[in-house]
Amino acid sequence: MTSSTPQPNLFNGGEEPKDSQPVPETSSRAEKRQPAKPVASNPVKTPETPTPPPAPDSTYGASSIEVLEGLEPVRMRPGMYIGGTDEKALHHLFAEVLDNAMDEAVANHAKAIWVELDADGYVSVRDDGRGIPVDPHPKYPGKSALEVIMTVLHSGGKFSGKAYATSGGLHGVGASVVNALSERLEVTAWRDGFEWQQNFARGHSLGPIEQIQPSKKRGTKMRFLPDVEIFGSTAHFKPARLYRMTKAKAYLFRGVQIFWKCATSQITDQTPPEDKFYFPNGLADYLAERIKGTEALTDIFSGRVERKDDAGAVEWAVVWSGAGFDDHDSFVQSYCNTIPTPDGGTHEAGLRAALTRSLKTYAEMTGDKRGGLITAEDVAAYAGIVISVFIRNPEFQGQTKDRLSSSDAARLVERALADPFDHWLTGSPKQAEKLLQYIIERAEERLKKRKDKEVQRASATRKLRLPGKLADCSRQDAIGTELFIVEGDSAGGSAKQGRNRNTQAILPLRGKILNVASATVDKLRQNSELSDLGLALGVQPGAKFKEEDLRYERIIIMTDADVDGAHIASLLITFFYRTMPAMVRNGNLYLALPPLYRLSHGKEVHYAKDDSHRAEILAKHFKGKKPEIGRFKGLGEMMPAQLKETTMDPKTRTLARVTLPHEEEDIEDLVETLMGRKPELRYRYIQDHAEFAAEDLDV
Ligand SMILES: Nc1ncnc2c1ncn2[C@@H]1O[C@H](COP(=O)(O)OP(=O)(O)OP(=O)(O)O)[C@@H](O)[C@H]1O
Repeated sequence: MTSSTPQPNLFNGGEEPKDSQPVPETSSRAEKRQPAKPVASNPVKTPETPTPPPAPDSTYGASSIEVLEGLEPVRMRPGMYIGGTDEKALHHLFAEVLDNAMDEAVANHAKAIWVELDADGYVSVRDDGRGIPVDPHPKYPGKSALEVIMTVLHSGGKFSGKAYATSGGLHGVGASVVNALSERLEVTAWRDGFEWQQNFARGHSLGPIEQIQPSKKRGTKMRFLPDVEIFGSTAHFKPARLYRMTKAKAYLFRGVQIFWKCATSQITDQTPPEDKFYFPNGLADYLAERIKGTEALTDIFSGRVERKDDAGAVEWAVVWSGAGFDDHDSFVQSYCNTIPTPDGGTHEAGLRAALTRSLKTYAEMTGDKRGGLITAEDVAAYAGIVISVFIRNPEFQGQTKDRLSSSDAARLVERALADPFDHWLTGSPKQAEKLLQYIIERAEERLKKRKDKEVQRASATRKLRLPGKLADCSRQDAIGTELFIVEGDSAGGSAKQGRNRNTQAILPLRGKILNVASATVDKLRQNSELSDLGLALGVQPGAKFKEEDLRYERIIIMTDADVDGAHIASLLITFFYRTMPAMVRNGNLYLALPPLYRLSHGKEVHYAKDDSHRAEILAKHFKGKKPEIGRFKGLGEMMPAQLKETTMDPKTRTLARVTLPHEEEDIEDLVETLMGRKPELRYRYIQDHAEFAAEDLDV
């Protein structure tokens, strides 16, 4: 599960606070409530006495309010900082350290980086940049700047843009988070004519910074071993994964050479023990290697534009293939300040817009009227795209920076690509013509499919018996339509009012559905909630699911952002996985991501999806202010307009797509373990994976 999927609120163990219990009356209170006068034989009804206020809870006072000091919060809640404690999170530690070295390179202070995985499991990253400052920090007497960087959250040189222009680092927490989550971490800095060293364990320094020896070298080295207490005793760095991450970085900045070394005892696969990465043609080199062996329809269109006004830089490489790449029809890889953004964002949108506009203009120029049919979807359908932007003050979603949200990135990319792509098209008319015809064919194919579906859905709708609870959408064609499966009737009511009637249908579910993984076939057949669900999706009772029957393009599970909601969502995912796996495999199933908090101050309102997002918003939008913070108890509590804005409207919401890992046997085992009938399997799994059990579902 991605870090953005609905998760229990970790701060209170996922539990809503219990309502206070009525307090038993004490005798003295009971006495006071006696009527003052003797009761008359025909008593007049006196107004009801209000329930006494709950007695003060003497155990809940100032002493119950804990303040986590230093790096303690990171060790208590690692998920907030690195998205979990699984293998991905473990390797994220390495990414944080490598990103710091890359930032030195991108700022033109370092030319080389050395990455080493040692025999004892430590990984080290060294650069020949300026070296972390070691002089005493003015705000923390007795501590070097290096120690402050390593032990104080939100300390760093990347806030003002003076020491770094376009950096991947933003929040000033990466190095201290790695330190907090490492059993041991050693920092060496070479600067001011000396070699300096300071060592740490689990976020604490093991002694003051030491001047080791005079040295003419420059740079920084961080060597660390992730903490078994956090990641478990079997967790360790995977050479192939580190190698891939390291190599990918080198493509992103042509001004850097990266040297790779790995102790042979660590190598369990094809990873080479030594390598050097240097790619003078940057992303074009990467794309050429990535598509080696596939039949390309066009040459690679690549380039780099640096804005003179210091507003940033863009580098890209795009190629179209007639037959798709490996097992994918298309792919997009995007980066901002060398940080991968797997969930895309504004830079990707800007690129698609630029390519589409130029192709349409080219079609117009050559008199091809069908150019009007082309959409960004057709342009990207059989393309391999790599895009990297360098901008000041980028805005991401979350500390793991998976999606770029800066709107200036879209403008920057769109402007940067417009002229070069126009020139590329007019520069080789034969190739441009081939590409244009190919993309127009894709557009026509898309429209034909849409028509076919329109007919199918119209006739299917006429024949189908639909469940009474379903508020269907009015569009006949399945393309562009969505079914929201909503927890509870009251949330269903808000959703009905907040939806777009044309494209969004609502099906409210009452409570938890039957657990498909442990129910008998007979029980399944008799279950009306499940057969309603099947009917709404287009599956006739007793019939097997066929992909073309699907009545909506997206099926969106919308449950409360709490433990119960997560449970209902997992039951539904299991149901879909078991009864219509093709639908899940095709990527039609999504999770809505309702916010957990509303933060407001005057007219400024922001919504946060979880605690880390809340902390981010507080730091970014409400510095020095005291906003009102409300926690939504459930979807039903939201006003229809709020639900629309935060969770349903495609322009403003975020959805998480449910995906399946490649090895189907793994997921079959996992479903059986988590949802099946044997509690002992589940118990063992939970013991092994603690609170992040759901992550392996790769949702
Ligand atoms: N290899 C390095 N060379 C020079 N300075 C460094 C290096 N690594 C870290 N620093 C300094 O330490 C500061 C803190 O680093 P840290 O990784 O904690 O945060 P960040 O990179 O500023 O932001 P983020 O938390 O988003 O990664 C950096 O801003 C930089 O000033």
